Amino acid sequence: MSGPVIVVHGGAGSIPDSRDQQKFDGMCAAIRAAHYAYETTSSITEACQAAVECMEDDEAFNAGRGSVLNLKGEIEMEALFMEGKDMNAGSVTGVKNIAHPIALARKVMENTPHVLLMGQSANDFAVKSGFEAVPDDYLMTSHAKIALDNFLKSGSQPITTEIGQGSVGTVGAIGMDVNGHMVSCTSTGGITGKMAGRVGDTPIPGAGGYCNNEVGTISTTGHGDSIMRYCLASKIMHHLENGNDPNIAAQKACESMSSRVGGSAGAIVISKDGKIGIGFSSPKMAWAFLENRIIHYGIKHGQHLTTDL
Ligand SMILES: NC(=O)C[C@H](N)C(=O)O
Repeated sequence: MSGPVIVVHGGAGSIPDSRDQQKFDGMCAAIRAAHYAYETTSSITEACQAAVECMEDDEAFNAGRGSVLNLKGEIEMEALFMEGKDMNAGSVTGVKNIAHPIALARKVMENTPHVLLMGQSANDFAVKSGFEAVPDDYLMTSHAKIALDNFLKSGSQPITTEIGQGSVGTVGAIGMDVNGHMVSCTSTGGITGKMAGRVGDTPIPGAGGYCNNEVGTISTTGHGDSIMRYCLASKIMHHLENGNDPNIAAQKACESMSSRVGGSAGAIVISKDGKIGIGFSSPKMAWAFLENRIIHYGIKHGQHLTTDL
């Protein structure tokens, strides 16, 4: 392999066509950030973190700034960082007032004996780790407020549909370096109208993501309560272990999840031989990857666009 493999997603669900271009722009920026980080550090860990941080800063996505609101009108964010050489993992849930939950998940992975820290304790750990607090005003966008208002008026259950604007858009980045070392990163605000304290799939290894150099790396998105019940990332790993092509592994697992437990989902995958897989049972999933200095991207089933790095 001549270079690293880097794939990102910007969320699965029902996304109005008017939002497509923002997602494309944000994902292409994330791929460029990852490429720059890799060129300057030769680290796939830095590259994937840079991609996710770029999307956490972009209010077109439901992660970091732009995160959706729970029933109390608050932001509670979640993230998972995982490395494939020893399946080390770090994650956070229910964190508030930080710009980059993915960076905090990495600190949990590298600097604690644990996998998952929650709520105020995760925020206390952020302070100890030198993270600056950011105000609610920075994280909370008008899109997220409109989405909660529309959700409350509709009286429906929290799902991954853009009710109004801003509900979909969990972000993920997966990568493999030239030595076959793999990383998986996922970050989200969850789903609009979730109960306060609800934990979704994103921070759970085997659901929101997984990474094992001997098999592959995965980041998922979609209806988290369904993804957890189905252990979506773990199912995709099984399909890879059974020799399935990563595209088939991702598509098959998302469709089986939808027919078995309901909800819809999407996943990005890299297998240990560097092949990329993209699959979703939702109407749309924003995805992008880099190959030979060309960015490939799309959001609808069957769509495949390209642009220069
Ligand atoms: N859009 C998403 O991917 C939402 C996320 N999986 C959750 O349910 O928390």
